[in-house]
Amino acid sequence: MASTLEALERWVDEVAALTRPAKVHWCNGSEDEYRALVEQMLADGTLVELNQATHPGCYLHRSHPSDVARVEHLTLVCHPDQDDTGPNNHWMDPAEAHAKMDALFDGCMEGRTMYVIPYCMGPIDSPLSRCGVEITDSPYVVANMKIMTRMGAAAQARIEREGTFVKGLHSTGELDPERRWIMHFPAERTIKSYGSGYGGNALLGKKCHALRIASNQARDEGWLAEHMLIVGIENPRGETHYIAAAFPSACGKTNLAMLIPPEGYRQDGWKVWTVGDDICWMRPGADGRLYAINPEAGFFGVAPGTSDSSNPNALKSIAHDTIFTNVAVTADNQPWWEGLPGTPVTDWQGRPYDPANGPAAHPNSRFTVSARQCPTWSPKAEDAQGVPISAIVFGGRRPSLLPLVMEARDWTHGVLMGAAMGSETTAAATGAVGVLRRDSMAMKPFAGYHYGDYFAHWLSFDRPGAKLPKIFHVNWFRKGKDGKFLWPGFGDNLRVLEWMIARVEGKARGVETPIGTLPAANELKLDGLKLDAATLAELLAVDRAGWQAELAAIGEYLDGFAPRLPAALRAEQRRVADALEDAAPETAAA
Ligand SMILES: Nc1nc2c(ncn2[C@@H]2O[C@H](COP(=O)(O)OP(=O)(O)OP(=O)(O)O)[C@@H](O)[C@H]2O)c(=O)[nH]1
Ligand SMILES: O=C([O-])CC(=O)C(=O)O
Ligand SMILES: [Mn+2]
Repeated sequence: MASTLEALERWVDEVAALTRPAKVHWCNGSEDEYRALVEQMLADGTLVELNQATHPGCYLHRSHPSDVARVEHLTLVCHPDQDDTGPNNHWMDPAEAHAKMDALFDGCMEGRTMYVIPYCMGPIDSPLSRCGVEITDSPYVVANMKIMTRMGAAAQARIEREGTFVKGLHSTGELDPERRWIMHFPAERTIKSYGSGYGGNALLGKKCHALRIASNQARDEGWLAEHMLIVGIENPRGETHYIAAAFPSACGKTNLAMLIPPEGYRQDGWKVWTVGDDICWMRPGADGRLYAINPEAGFFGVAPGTSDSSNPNALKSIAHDTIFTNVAVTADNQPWWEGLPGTPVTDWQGRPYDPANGPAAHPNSRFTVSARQCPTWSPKAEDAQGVPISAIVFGGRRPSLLPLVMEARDWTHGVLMGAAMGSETTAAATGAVGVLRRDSMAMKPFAGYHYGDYFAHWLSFDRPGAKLPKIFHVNWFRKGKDGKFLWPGFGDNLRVLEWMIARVEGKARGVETPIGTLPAANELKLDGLKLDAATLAELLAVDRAGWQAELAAIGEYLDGFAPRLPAALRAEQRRVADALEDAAPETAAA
């Protein structure tokens, strides 16, 4: 449609008139274009070449030390009506927000190149995919968008055909934390981001489009845009169940999506297929099941802790053609972070490594890599129809109370489990780390509208004809009195996923408790694990007094979303609280 191209060109002209770049470059997404950008960034120091013998095609980017994570206090959702934004987001009047941003963008690209990036979130031919155009003055952003999205000519052709796209405008500006804003205008399907070059703030296809704007599109169009990994679990009979799991930032999505089965499982023929590690878009199919796509084409993963023992698939993926951000470097110029063998000589800021300065790699240092480089990348990840979801999993970092796994009795109870999620904060956002906060569906920083409406949207999927996935809650992060994790986690999490699949297939009875169905102790396959009976009992115990306090806190938290809180959700919280009243003081599932 010529008119869409004209609208796009008109917008690009308007932005150029405001930002006044020396040049405008329309990205076609080719390898030659990527190479040229890399050469230019190597020449001006934006990228540093890593050891090309050990890590061909790998480069390091060091960001400004004040610009290493998402900035939630500077991230705004500007609905025309403040009420639509909800207490879960920061708000500014859209007219005021545009004026503030346009003043910052005024002349900000002088002497620089302005890049126009057409991109598609999701397989290029999928009806579930959605397109956008990001305008940026950062070649680092272009290179990352090339890896993380389907970027360039094909996306532009789809945009011209489809007639709509999300508009994203970005400039790194002066990297001044006082002049930094990430603003969203859901009603206009528009994003404006200024003053940060960091992933979640600057790669606008990711959190800004695929979660904050897309959650609004999803509500309007009847689907879900979620902060979830998607993983396929293939059993020895060759049947694959797909599971979508929402964990907050830096709480294990990439790890679960690339899980390596424990030895015994591998011998039996279990396989794991990676479909996505961060974002999931899903909608009901004709058969009533939910079908999911991963809108991304790459991984922007947490580096620290990634090792041959924790996540060998990630390590293999990033052996070549990877952009590293804020990692340390060894004497022979290999990328390094805490958790890898060897020693760093240069820290993430480029200083000689000195433990007195803290970790060598920034705790939120990241790798950007094409998903195709992952050894377990699922062929189904490119499927236009998406994959059918058998189970939805919620989970967070909870050092106490929350059991290893529990299953919701029905959809409404599952939505309550998601809404009630809590987790200790991590280095993925600026601010204190290790503080317990509610993070409903792992979407606290990403739900682009009022949480009360969002919960109602979730509940609305339970309708006649729906064949909804079962909902579970997991906690890999329970700690013992010695402060150590009780559960080994990582590959061994498959033992818990197997139980979920058995539940989905009607092959495990479980034990019903007031908080949900837990595995009977003999239903988890634990051979080859050093886990004593007492620890297992602790992982599966239901502490009634602790849960009564938790339910009261959940009720209070939910009330914060009144009057938009769905009555059904509050009633569900009361139902669980009442069930606890009637229960014995300690219900050990084991
Ligand atoms: N104890 C324990 N830690 C885990 C487990 N899985 C992941 N982690 C830790 O979680 C952190 C990072 O998790 P990732 O998988 O990279 O996080 P993510 O959820 O993909 O995060 P974002 O990309 O920020 O959305 C690291 O510190 C890991 O060591 C687990 O099963 N047990
Ligand atoms: O968006 C980012 O910068 C990285 C990420 O996945 C998150 O923080 O959840
Ligand atoms: Mn994330």
